[in-house]
Amino acid sequence: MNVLVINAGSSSLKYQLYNMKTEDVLAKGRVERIGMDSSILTHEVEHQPEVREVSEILEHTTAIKKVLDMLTHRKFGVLRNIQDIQAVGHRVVHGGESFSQSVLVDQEVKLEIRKLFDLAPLHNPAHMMGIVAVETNLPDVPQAVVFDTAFHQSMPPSSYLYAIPTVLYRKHKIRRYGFHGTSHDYVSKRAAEFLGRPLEELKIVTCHIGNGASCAAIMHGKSYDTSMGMTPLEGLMMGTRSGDLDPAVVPFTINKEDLTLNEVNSMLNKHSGLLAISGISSDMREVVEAMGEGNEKARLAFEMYAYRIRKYIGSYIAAMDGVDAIVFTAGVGENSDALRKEVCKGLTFFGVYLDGQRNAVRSQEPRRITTDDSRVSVLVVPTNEELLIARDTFKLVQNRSEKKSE
Ligand SMILES: Nc1ncnc2c1ncn2[C@@H]1O[C@H](COP(=O)(O)OP(=O)(O)O)[C@@H](O)[C@H]1O
Ligand SMILES: CC(=O)OP(=O)(O)O
Ligand SMILES: [Mg+2]
Repeated sequence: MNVLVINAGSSSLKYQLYNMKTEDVLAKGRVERIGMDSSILTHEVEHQPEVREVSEILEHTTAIKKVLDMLTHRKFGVLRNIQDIQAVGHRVVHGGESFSQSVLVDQEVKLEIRKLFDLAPLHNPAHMMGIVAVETNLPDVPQAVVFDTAFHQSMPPSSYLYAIPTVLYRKHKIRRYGFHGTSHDYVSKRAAEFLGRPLEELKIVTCHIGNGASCAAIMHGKSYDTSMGMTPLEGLMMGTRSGDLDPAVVPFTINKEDLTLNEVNSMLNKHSGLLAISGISSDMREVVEAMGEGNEKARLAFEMYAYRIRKYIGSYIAAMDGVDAIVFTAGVGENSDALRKEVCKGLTFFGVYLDGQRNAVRSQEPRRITTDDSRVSVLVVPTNEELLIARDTFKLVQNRSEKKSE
């Protein structure tokens, strides 16, 4: 079975086509600048040069059509025709309390995702456009949705409630949900495999440090707490997001700077974090480079970013009354040995000792970066959210076919 995985954003759409027999990626790519002039489709097939096509793509239905044309293209394609796609899996950021696992798309599921637009205005409407675009282009193909929040539905109320009047939770579902669940789930399982121990016995802190960043306390295979909250703004300092701050900053800033609520929201989501403190970039590579050239603001941004991660790791060790492994993943977590070193240098009290040489190794495989006598193992485990989405989609579609034939 071939499964197409889609991660639709408001102006972009990423895709990967999997052959589920081998779990090989047959092709992958992205459409950027949807709805703007000169949209770009970038398409990659292993061992072949990347293809870039510039055209006008005004909405997601056209974007999907272009992707399908590319996948079946005489020269650049990997499929004879679009009937060779047997299922489509979507990343959906917010599943609220309605979804604790992946599901096949039907009218009811679409309605639930629409109800959650309020809670994830940047993400869920875009995902819905992706789902509808696939329906239009591939009307008979089953679709599944895999939620960032689902894995964290196991959190206890003491982790997910805010200490505000509970009527707000009852009326509006204001609570902490957590995100990047697909990644935290995937890397914690890979970590247990790597350690050769049952996941059910382990206490793990996973650190997904990419553009968006979050830590999770994974106790015996289940999410016990995580740093993102009702939206992906809470918790760690990120590329452009502030992470935790005193909520009183919001009304205070509105008054002092004569800003609107929307402007403050945009400031906290798009103009804060690494970008604001370094004054250089939201990209950790550029911040590290500037720091190497002696830029003090870049150093402060880097230190603050690492300090937050260290504080969350420490608090999750306390929350779980111990830890067996700490896992780094995603763009920064997998690639920046400087960041991992900065985070771990304050964890020696817990028995965490990094090995400089191991930390510097670059690889696509899970690896240990602590010394042999370090009490806690620190691992780098490359994440693969798309593979998990493809697997869930495959399983759901297979189960449905089995039920039908019974
Ligand atoms: N070699 C590297 N050193 C430091 N940071 C890196 C490196 N490679 C990638 N990154 C960081 O990874 C981030 C992207 O992470 P990623 O997980 O791909 O994010 P997303 O999926 O949210 O777009 C970039 O913003 C960049 O800062
Ligand atoms: C939920 C979230 O923050 O996603 P991303 O890391 O893709 O921005
Ligand atoms: Mg990501």
